[in-house]
Amino acid sequence: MFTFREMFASLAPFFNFREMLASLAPFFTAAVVIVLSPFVKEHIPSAVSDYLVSMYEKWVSRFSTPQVTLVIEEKGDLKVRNQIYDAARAHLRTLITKSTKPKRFKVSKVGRQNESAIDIVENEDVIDIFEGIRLNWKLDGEDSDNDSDTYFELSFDKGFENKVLESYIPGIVDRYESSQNDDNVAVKLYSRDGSYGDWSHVIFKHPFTFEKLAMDSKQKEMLIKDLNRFIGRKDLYENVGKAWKRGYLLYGPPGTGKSSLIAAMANYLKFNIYDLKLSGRCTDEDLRSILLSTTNRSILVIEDIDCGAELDDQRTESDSFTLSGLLNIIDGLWSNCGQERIIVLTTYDKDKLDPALLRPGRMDVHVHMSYCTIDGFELLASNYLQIEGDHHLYRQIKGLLKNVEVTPAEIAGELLKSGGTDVVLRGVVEFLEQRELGKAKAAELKELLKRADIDVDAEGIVKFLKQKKLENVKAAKAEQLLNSGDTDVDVEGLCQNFQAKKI
Ligand SMILES: Nc1ncnc2c1ncn2[C@@H]1O[C@H](COP(=O)(O)OP(=O)(O)OP(=O)(O)O)[C@@H](O)[C@H]1O
Repeated sequence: MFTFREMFASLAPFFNFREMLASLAPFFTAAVVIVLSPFVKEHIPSAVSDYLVSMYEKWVSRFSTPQVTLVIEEKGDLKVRNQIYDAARAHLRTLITKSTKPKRFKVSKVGRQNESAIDIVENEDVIDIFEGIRLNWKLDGEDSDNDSDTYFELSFDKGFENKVLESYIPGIVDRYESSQNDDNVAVKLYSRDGSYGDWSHVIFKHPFTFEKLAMDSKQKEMLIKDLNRFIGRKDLYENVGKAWKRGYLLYGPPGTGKSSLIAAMANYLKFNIYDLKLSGRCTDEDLRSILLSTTNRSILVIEDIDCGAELDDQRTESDSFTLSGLLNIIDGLWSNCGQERIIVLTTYDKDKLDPALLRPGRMDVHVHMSYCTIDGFELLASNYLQIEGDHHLYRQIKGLLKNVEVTPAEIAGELLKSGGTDVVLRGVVEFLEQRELGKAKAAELKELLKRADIDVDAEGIVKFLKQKKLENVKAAKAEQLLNSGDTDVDVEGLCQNFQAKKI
């Protein structure tokens, strides 16, 4: 014969007692509502109804364990992204994709993505079970105008705080971090809207690799070795107490492949790119939070560093960022947050930069991106036209390349034109010949200006354009235009103009 207790114990695995009680709760609630309804209240003494209510509350509290709720904000007090929030979001996406779906969830598919993506929605409970602990996640504040109001609430039974804080959450964060470092994970390109905007990202699909990059082969080899040494030196950086970061300065005219080199570095290392456009509205404070909101294993890129804003320390910190603010980002205290960080600055003319910025420890490696060399041309021709070995037009092209300055971007533009290999290469010859002609014309212009006793040369013209507050890059393009054979320069008119300006 079974006792009642034994019978109950044998049935226990099949019933969740608390759930059973939870399902009975509506009946008890109904009982209390009846007791408290005005009609019943009129007919039973208040002492009796109070007693029934307190009994009900006691009964309910016997079976319900107090809950603890953790709040995980998207952005903390420093207004920078909270990694636990990002990790939690990724965990919940995987959870609802792989296991039971909540009652409401989002589904979307963008562009050429192979599969549709599932995501959680606001105010919807998502249940996770970890080592028998029931964890209730809820997203809130996503519809708010202020994105620092978005947060997760994670509720669970009191008493499991340590387990959740010491095992569950760290596990989620670890999985998130290693998924970000996974070789198969696509590289992301982050950019920001305005100085206060948040980083938003797209999948970086730039197929550039070092093999495709036309640059001095020794320099390329040195760079790859340097990157390998950098990522393999975690212990060394730790032992000597240095931040695990490295700065690269890429300098050279527009179109010589600075952006392409950054793409090759990111694809090689599988590091995300943070593309920072510095504007005068960005303050030192902004720079600090920008740095804090980037993740490990990333490349922070500041292109055309000489054009973003006049860098000097005369400006006050509240106006816009200062040189010392930037130096702080690069090697000051703030740069010690995080690991495996690369900073890349690009410029047209490195002589324009403050020497303080170029010091080793700040910009550790300086890479000169030059005009197209003969080797560079051969590599581009092999990339674009799949020419292996020699071609009968190469001799002529190589001869012309020795005399003129053309960027790899210009050669790439020619090689992309339609037609068979011979037609395209003949196009390259014509292009280079025109450039050679342009060079002669520019020399002639210089000579005429000199003869007209105008103390200005080609560089002087560029200087004039700069005085007119044209940006450096634009001025470089103007210089290129003046040098190009396509420019039909009215030399006399130009002379008169300069005389009038008394340059
Ligand atoms: N060194 C190079 N090797 C191979 N392709 C190159 C190289 N330089 C330029 N290109 C080609 O020209 C295009 C433009 O070059 P890229 O934007 O990398 O130059 P850049 O120096 O960064 O120019 P800018 O300073 O104007 O941004 C590239 O997409 C690539 O196709």
